Amino acid sequence: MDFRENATLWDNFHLSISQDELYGARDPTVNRLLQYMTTLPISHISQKEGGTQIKLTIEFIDGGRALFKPMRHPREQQTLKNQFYFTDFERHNAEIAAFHLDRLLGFRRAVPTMGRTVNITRELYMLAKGDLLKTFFFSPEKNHCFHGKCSPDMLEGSFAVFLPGDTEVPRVRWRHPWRRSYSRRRKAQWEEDNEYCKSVKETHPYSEGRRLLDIVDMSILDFLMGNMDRHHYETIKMFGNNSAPLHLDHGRGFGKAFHDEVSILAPLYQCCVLRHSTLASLLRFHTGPERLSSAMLTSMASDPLQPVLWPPHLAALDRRLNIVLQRTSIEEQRGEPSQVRGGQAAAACTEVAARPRASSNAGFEGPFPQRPPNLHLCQSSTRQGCHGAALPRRTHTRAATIL
Ligand SMILES: Nc1ncnc2c1ncn2[C@@H]1O[C@H](COP(=O)(O)OP(=O)(O)OP(=O)(O)O)[C@@H](O)[C@H]1O
Ligand SMILES: [Mn+2]
Repeated sequence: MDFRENATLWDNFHLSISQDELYGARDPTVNRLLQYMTTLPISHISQKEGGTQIKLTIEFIDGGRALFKPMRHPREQQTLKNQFYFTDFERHNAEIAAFHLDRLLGFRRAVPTMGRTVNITRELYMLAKGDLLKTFFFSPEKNHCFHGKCSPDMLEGSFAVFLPGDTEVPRVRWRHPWRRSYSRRRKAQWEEDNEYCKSVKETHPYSEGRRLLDIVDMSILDFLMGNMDRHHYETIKMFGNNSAPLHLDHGRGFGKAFHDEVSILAPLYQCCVLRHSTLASLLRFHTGPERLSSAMLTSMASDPLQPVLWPPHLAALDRRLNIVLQRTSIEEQRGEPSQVRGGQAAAACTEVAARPRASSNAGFEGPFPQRPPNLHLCQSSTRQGCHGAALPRRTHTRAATIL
């Protein structure tokens, strides 16, 4: 393989990053880069500071870089019942699956990520220096160990293509408005206040432009994979406030395959807004012919660590997609809103024709295969927004908007 020829793939990826997305829908660079990374020799490794779990910055022989998160647990290991979302272990396969899910939903805001097996001795230990070197030890069998995993076993990990350096292309870090409390006792305001979105909508940068719709998109992505760990998000500074947030850090997704954490959808059911192109993607997987689970399987089939997901997580995707549509009530008019688990009432909806608005949709206009004759949009018979009340059929107080 000629590394000089391929070296431009890294540049191509960086050059493709725009205000609206990290890469284009039809850009072949991402797949090529992922394929290329599967065998590319590693030349340097160092520990990446920050965060709670071990991650390495990987440098390849052509100068390309990736963020490596090692496998900690087998795929089928579920989040423990008494584990809080913020103490849950991270999963390398969740990082890989999240990239594919984000891409299939048409967001293209997650960093291209693939899985690869590395040889602990040859590809990590031999390249480690300083403090990182001290984290290696020998097992009684005289095998090299790295964070609990010992060679000669190979170590699986996720490799996420590096974004441009933070000094050349600075990013802005934002506190997520629907951040959880990260306390074992306290609840966040949004969990108790049905009017919460009203104040968010009045606050910069959610009061104008695309950002609130992006937060709703992110909540749908997170709900589908069960990720409750969205405390902050980042944007690229030079693109300004009307740019797409990056979908980073999905290590805590795909933890519980048999529980659907509907509260992750709070931005959707409390604000009652949804981007038209997102709705189109969801409907496409809902009406078929291909379900989300099967599209995910196909997309992830080329990953060296396939099968990336434990099958119950695939089934969960289809089940949760229906739940998202029920929350938006796109599916069909139902008399009663279904109850959200945990006693919270769901968003209720009424019939409104969809009016796609190009302006707020710029750059994310997906194909809309078959516009449903009537979209049932989220609304409430109380004055509490879409959230919090059991509603009679066809009330018309406030219709949430598909933008
Ligand atoms: N592909 C990437 N390229 C460059 N920087 C990245 C990339 N992915 C993540 N980062 C940076 O590294 C930081 C840590 O990554 P990440 O959040 O995935 O790790 P973490 O251990 O889960 O952190 P935390 O415990 O803070 O949630 C991120 O805030 C981000 O700024
Ligand atoms: Mn994290």
